[in-house]
Amino acid sequence: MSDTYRMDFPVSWDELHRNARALAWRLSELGPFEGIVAITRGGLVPAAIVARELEIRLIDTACVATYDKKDMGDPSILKGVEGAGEGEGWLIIDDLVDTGTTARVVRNMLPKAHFATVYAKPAGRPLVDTFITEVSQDTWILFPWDVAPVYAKPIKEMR
Ligand SMILES: O=P(O)(O)OC[C@H]1O[C@H](OP(=O)(O)OP(=O)(O)O)[C@H](O)[C@@H]1O
Ligand SMILES: Nc1nc2[nH]cnc2c(=O)[nH]1
Ligand SMILES: [Mg+2]
Repeated sequence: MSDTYRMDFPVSWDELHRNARALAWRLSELGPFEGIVAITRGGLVPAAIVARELEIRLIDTACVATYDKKDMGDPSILKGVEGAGEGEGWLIIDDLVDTGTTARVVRNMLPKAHFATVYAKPAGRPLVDTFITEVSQDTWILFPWDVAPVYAKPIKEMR
């Protein structure tokens, strides 16, 4: 298991919705955009929220897998994008940039697109055109789709 991450940063659905909306506000000043390329799977939910706010209905996916849980591997491109040329006028959306590896791969596919994420860590920041919240490099962002409510033992029982 990776020892890169020292703490978790849990994000609720409400918080994610609020941050994705804030991202849409920023992007609304920069558009209009012809369409969105969502980087699966993490970019799907933020892309849906931004698409709703910016009234964009043309949505494609770039399917890239770089991590197995918290372990980073080589990025695997499962599907690229056709029909967006070099990406001029297109918006690429992902949930976050960490090392920037995934962003670099998709930027190579669509070098003229605008790259936006909800969260950014310092190493990935230079790869992103617009983001909302910065999180430290040693933090693992825990998304609501990766967690389930479980019983928490009373503190007294844990001492
Ligand atoms: O900047 P990087 O170091 O490349 O990390 C960021 C990428 O890692 C996660 O995807 P992951 O590969 O876990 O796939 P998933 O979106 O399907 O969960 C996340 O959704 C980003 O796409
Ligand atoms: N969920 C999640 N996926 C990641 N992939 C790379 N970094 C992260 C992170 O902090 N959280
Ligand atoms: Mg991803």
